[in-house]
This record gives sequence, structure tokens and C-alpha cells, in this order.
Amino acid sequence: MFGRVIRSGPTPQHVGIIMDGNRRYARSHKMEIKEGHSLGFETMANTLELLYESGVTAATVYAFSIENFNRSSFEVKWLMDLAKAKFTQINKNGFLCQDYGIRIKILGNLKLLPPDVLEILHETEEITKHNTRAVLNVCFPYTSRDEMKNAIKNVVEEATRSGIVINEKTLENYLYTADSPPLDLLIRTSGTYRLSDFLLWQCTSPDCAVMFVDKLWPEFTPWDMFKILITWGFNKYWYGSSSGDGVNPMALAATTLMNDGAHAQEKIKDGEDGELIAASQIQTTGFSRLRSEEDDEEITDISSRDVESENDTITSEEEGEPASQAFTKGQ
Ligand SMILES: CC(C)=CCC/C(C)=C/CC/C(C)=C/COP(=O)(O)OP(=O)(O)O
Repeated sequence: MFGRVIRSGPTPQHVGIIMDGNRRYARSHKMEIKEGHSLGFETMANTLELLYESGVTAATVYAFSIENFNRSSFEVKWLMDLAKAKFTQINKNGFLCQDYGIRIKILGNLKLLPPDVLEILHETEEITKHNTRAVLNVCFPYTSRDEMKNAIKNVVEEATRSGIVINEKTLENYLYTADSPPLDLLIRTSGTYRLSDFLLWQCTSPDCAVMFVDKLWPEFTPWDMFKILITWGFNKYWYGSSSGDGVNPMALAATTLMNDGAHAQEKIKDGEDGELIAASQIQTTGFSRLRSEEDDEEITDISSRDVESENDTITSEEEGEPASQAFTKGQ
């Protein structure tokens, strides 16, 4: 139903998502970190379903940054196990790929992946390669700087071989996203105003809107996605630009709708000591989250305090067993 409403107006063709906040969500709900990531996968599935229903033809998700290899070995293993479990399910059951004709592509520096993970991901790409209605780019493991370095290396090699001219257009052809339409919308959750080395080249496209959402990724719902798409559509319709420079009453109304009443207060308690770590006030003109120093860590970083506290909780988990039950949609 949401999808049909969105499809009746302008729809972004390519949406990128920084799915941030799984660990904070897990901590604030006294869960294991890996459960937070598992819930994050479920949120990703629900969000993608709405995007494809709405007519989006390309979605690019930041599933693992190259910098994430600096996290604790436990967490890296959980994320790898999660990927293996989920993509194995996709290979067996098809997930949304058959329903929506989605081709899955894995973007990033694939040689950094363990061979068993790489094998499953390659199988997913192989199984879905004939789907042509839409694409899902899973960035795993990825950073923009690495993508650009790779593109420069390849374009220089090609120029040496064939004499092609190196300019922005030719360089762009060597980005991982070369086959996808220009990026129209970039979303980041968790109230953090950074791009964390994600789609830095692509988000400079003149029509690309960047939206920061003051919710942790597992809290993000299809309704939130719907409101963002409506706002994007209003901006596109009224200004001819989705980035919405200037203020239009209709767009403001849509943004207000998006913020669920504008003054929602949220408090998140941290783990055992009950210390207040975050309070947010959602504003009509943007999103802000008052953050503790702990929250201010880069998406890709992990502090020694995190490693210690996560290692404490890990001992109570079944090591290597991802909480992978969540992703059984479409079966
Ligand atoms: C295999 C696959 C496609 C997985 C999708 C699951 C998913 C949403 C992964 C995102 C992982 C990640 C490193 C998020 C970033 O911050 P953070 O959420 O770790 O934590 P923060 O609260 O510390 O910002």
C-alpha cells in the first residue's frame, strides 16, 4: 500500500543507506551485540521491500566498512557469520530477489573477505545475475576512498593500454556503482551527521538529497522510510530538486509529518550502570541527538572500552552461532 502511494509521485531511482546504530540499540536493550546486528538485517529487509515496492531500481547498503576489521575479532566473526547465514538462505530461498527481480551485487574490496564468505557471496551474485528489474548493492567490505583508489588504478591502467582520456566521466565508469543510476537519496540513521566514507563521489550528484534520521537502525521502520520518500517526492515535485533548497509549505508539512510531531523526546539508558547516554529531540528542520563521548565514535571505530565490555558479554554467547532466525521473509 505504501509503495503504491509513493509510486504515484516522483520516486528516487537509487537510494544509499548507512545502517548505523545496531550496537547502541543492543546495549540499550541489554542484548548481545550480535542480536543488534541481526535485528539490523531484519530492518534492512523490511526497508528494502518498501523501496523496491515504491519503484526504486537500485539500493546500496553499507553492510561492512573496511575499517570494521578493526573491531573486536568476535564482532567481525559475528558479522561474517551473519552474512554467511543470510546469504545462504537467500541462495536457497530467493528472498525478495525473485519477487522483485533483484540482482545482488557485492561491492568493495572482496579480497579482504574470508574465502568461505566470498564463495557464498559469489554464489548469490551468480544466482541473481539474470534479474533485471532492480539491483541491491551490498557494500561488504567497502570504503569510498578504497573505491576511488581502485578506480584510479584501473583507469590509469586502461589509459596506458588504450589511450582513453582520464576525466570525471571515465573515472566514474570504474567506480563500483558504475552500472547503477545516479544516487538520488542517501540516508543515515542514528543521529550522526557524518558520511563515514560511504558513496562520497556518488552523493555529490546535483540531485542527491542527504537525510539524517535520529533513530537507531533497528528502530527504523517502513513508516520512517515512507515519510522520507514522501519528503523526497515533495521536494522533487515542488522544486524540481530532491535536495529541497528553499522552504515550501508542502515540503515543510511533509517534513513535520516525517518527524512524528516534532518534539519526541527519547532517552536511552546504557547497560548496567544506568547512565544516561543519549537524549534526542527531533526537529522539523533536521535531526539531532545529544550524544555522549562514547556515541561520538566513528561508525567504523571501536574504543578499547567497547572491546572490553563486548568481550565480557561474548562469553555468555554461543560463539560463532549467528542469531539468524530473523531473516526468513519471503520463504
Ligand atoms: C550481512 C549483512 C548484509 C548485514 C546487514 C546487517 C547490518 C545492518 C550491518 C551493519 C553493520 C555495521 C557495521 C553497522 C554500523 O554501526 P553499528 O550498528 O555497529 O553500531 P553503533 O551503534 O556502534 O553505531
